[in-house]
Amino acid sequence: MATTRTPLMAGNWKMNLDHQQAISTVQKLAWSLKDAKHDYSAVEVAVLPPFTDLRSVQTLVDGDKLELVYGAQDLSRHESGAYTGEISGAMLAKLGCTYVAVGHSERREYHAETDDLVNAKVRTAFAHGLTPILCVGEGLDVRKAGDQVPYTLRQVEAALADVPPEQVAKIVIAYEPVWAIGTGEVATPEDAQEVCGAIRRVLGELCDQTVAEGVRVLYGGSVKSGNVAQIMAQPDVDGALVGGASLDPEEFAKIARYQSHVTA
Ligand SMILES: O=C(CO)COP(=O)(O)O
Repeated sequence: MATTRTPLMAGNWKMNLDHQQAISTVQKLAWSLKDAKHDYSAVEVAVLPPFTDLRSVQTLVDGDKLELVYGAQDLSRHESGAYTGEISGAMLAKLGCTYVAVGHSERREYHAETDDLVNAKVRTAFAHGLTPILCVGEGLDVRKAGDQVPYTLRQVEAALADVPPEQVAKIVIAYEPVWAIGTGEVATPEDAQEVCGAIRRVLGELCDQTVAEGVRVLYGGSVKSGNVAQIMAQPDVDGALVGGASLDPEEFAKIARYQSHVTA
């Protein structure tokens, strides 16, 4: 029986756009999608702005009854208290966040996030009703050694330790090979499929086939409107986590409407 997974296009703004720029970017994105009569139930569209933009985005989305959803780029593993500079899952839930990225390679690399911390953050996100977008993927050395599949699967297994199957069923996993992030060097559709397919297989082993078939696995790394359709044509790729190209609302709207490139 074929499982239908609603594709997700998520824009990770990283440390770009202040709250005023966030408002105009989300407005332009929503207008572009409205002009194109975008069906949000066919392709879900999300933005992950910096923390300081979230309240403005929430007000705009609520006020204009926009169908796009939003989330944060990180959260604290802690509930509350003396953790200067941290943002809790409860705070994000209160701001209406649907998603939170966890374990992005830039957090792993520049903020020394370990697999244990990523696992704790995944569990904290679920505890607050947020959907983690768990980011995994290998660096160039690992890719050159041909170890991308076992390396990435180890990250997935570590991040999902002690996460019950009913929560795993709701997670989104983004395969982002580090060598393809912000470099213009996009993985080939076959590269993306190899690892995304392996992630789905390991979900079947960790949980069961139904869970594995339902989880959305995204690809991320230099996705643009010109390459998204080929990547989305792969059977185990259910969307994209888009960095640079998501800062341009028209371009991101085109990415979300990748099917119109296929059928046009
Ligand atoms: O890191 C990414 C999304 O999380 C990918 O970034 P780019 O699309 O800029 O390569």
